[in-house]
Amino acid sequence: MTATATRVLVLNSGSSSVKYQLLDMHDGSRLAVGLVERIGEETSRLTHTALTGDSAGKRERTGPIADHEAALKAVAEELSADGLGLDSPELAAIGHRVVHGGLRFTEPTVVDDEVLAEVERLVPVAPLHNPANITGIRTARALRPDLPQVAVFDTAFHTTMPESAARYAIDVETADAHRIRRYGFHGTSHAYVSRETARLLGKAPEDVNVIVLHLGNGASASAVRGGRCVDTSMGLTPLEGLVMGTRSGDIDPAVTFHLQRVAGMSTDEIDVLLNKKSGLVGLCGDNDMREIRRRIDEGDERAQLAFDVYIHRLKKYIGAYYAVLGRVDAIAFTAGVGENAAPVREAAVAGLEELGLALDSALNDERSDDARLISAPDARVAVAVVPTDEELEIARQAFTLVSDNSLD
Ligand SMILES: Nc1ncnc2c1ncn2[C@@H]1O[C@H](COP(=O)(O)OP(=O)(O)O)[C@@H](O)[C@H]1O
Ligand SMILES: CC(=O)OP(=O)(O)O
Ligand SMILES: [Mg+2]
Repeated sequence: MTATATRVLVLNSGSSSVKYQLLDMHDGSRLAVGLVERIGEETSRLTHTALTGDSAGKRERTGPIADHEAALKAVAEELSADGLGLDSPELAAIGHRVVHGGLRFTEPTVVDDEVLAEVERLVPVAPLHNPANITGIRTARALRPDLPQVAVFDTAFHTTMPESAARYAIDVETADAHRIRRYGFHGTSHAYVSRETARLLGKAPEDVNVIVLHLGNGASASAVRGGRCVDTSMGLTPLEGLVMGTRSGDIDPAVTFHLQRVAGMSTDEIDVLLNKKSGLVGLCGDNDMREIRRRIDEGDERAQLAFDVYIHRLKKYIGAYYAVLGRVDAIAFTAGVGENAAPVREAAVAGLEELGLALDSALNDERSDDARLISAPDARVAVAVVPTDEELEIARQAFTLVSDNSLD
């Protein structure tokens, strides 16, 4: 790495989307951001925003983008058009969000063939995510074989969980033979948001206990004691826990035997049912909280039911993690729903005054992109909205790793 190489391109490849940011770690500024949506459909869309130079501004491309490889090539073209192409000598690394790192990857890791093989081995436990992450890494490596590709794992932050939280109460030999345990996901977000929450309170992360509610399309809760994760709602895979856009979250595992024995469904059919046809979409046909709120305002009962089930589960996790932590300093809402849906935040903490939780409804309704407190001034527990920034966190970790390596 040359001394002038201070830029990091971050790729967050999801099952049907790629979010990306080009950052300059010299000052943490963003040079370009974008999103490729609906990959594999006829109506794919690439939204690219250059934040610097003559071509600064937003551009959009629509039309079919067949797969993640095509998506990344389109992203590379957009960056080149701004003079920010992948051939730039200023690029120090490409950082990749990798969802499942198993127990092995507890730190950001420079990807080589052996690392890639291990990420591939974990595909069965992150079938919606790891394949896209792998394609992202392979495509980026083909475009810039000389650059370090750094994987930052969703599971890493959760590796501090005590055995009592990570272990499922099933036969120990079977669990160990198949590495079945709670891994947890969205860790980069939980780490970033819990730290930012401490900062908002004017305290050191070591002195603060936080419940983080990451409510995006995928959703998870975590209990963070003094900066370390002690429990989280996702498990072996990102299916467990909260009600999500298309995933069921917690169910009685016997539902799966029942569907096999009584409804004659195959394992793959049940997998699709629970991962893609459940959650909000299964309950009411929509997975977007904006649409659900709109339907509720029109008196739609299915949308109301979906909302109520979503909130009930969320409340249960707030209560559970309150008990796990014993003392809670703050609850932080983050990601698409957590940052934007005031009615979700209001309903999730309603009736929890005895736990020291109360919102200031004017603050809760205010729109802002900044981290902020929304609790009533006399409430014992702070309630915060903290925009997550997985890309910045991935860039920081990737840059730190390659900078340290270059000093060796
Ligand atoms: N203004 C808004 N009001 C309510 N919900 C919103 C709003 N904007 C986004 N969302 C919700 O956020 C979700 C996407 O969250 P995001 O964190 O971007 O998810 P992911 O990273 O999993 O794709 C959408 O599906 C939608 O439900
Ligand atoms: C792990 C996970 O659920 O990620 P996402 O929310 O991006 O789907
Ligand atoms: Mg997300």
